[in-house]
Amino acid sequence: MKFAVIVFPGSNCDADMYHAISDALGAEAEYVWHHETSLQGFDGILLPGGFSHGDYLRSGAIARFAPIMKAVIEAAKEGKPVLGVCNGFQILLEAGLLPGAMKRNEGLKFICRPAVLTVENEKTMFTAGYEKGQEITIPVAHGEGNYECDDATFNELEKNGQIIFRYQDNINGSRHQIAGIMNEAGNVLGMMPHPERAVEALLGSDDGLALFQSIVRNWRETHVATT
Ligand SMILES: NC(=O)CC[C@H](N)C(=O)O
Repeated sequence: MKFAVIVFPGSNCDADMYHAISDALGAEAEYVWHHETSLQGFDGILLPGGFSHGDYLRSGAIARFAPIMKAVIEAAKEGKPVLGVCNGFQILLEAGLLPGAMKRNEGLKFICRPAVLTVENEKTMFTAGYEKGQEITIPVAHGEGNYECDDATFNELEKNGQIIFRYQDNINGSRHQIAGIMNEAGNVLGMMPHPERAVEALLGSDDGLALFQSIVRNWRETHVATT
């Protein structure tokens, strides 16, 4: 399985994502610059964290117009796994691949620390390696992670099992402590915490590794014929 790590001007977690995929997970990864227009040959798409275009206007608001985003939307429509972490999540929201929006953190401070998350839905291609209700420790690092959506959207997310991760403590003011959501089709996940920074014990936690392993396992089950 081959992953694309999309790089925007201002991305700063692209190398962490690349390391998580190629060294911790042992899969193939390649950087793809935002000016590219094709994602042919890639099986999974990763939008890493950072400050694309300096977070000007709103985080992700400029990046979503990057030439590569047409290909990201196309890949999402084709059912390929698309994971947006932190700024990647913000870009997915701005691109309309996920519902809702991000506000500045309650308290208006940048938060950078490990956070305990609860796995709300383990029946997805991203979370099959976890158990329902499992508590995992994944670092957060954001200033604009206060997830907001209207009542109708929230009810839909809840009803369809699209809320994937919740913060144990409401660290940033997010509606119902939402830390990560998925699209209805189940192949696009956005999350503010950084699983790529929690893939080996040396980093303080390896709780993020199962997320990447789940994606690969699902891909193998659906794409690799067994005899
Ligand atoms: N680590 C990141 O991706 C930072 C996300 C974003 N630019 C924010 O501060 O909200």
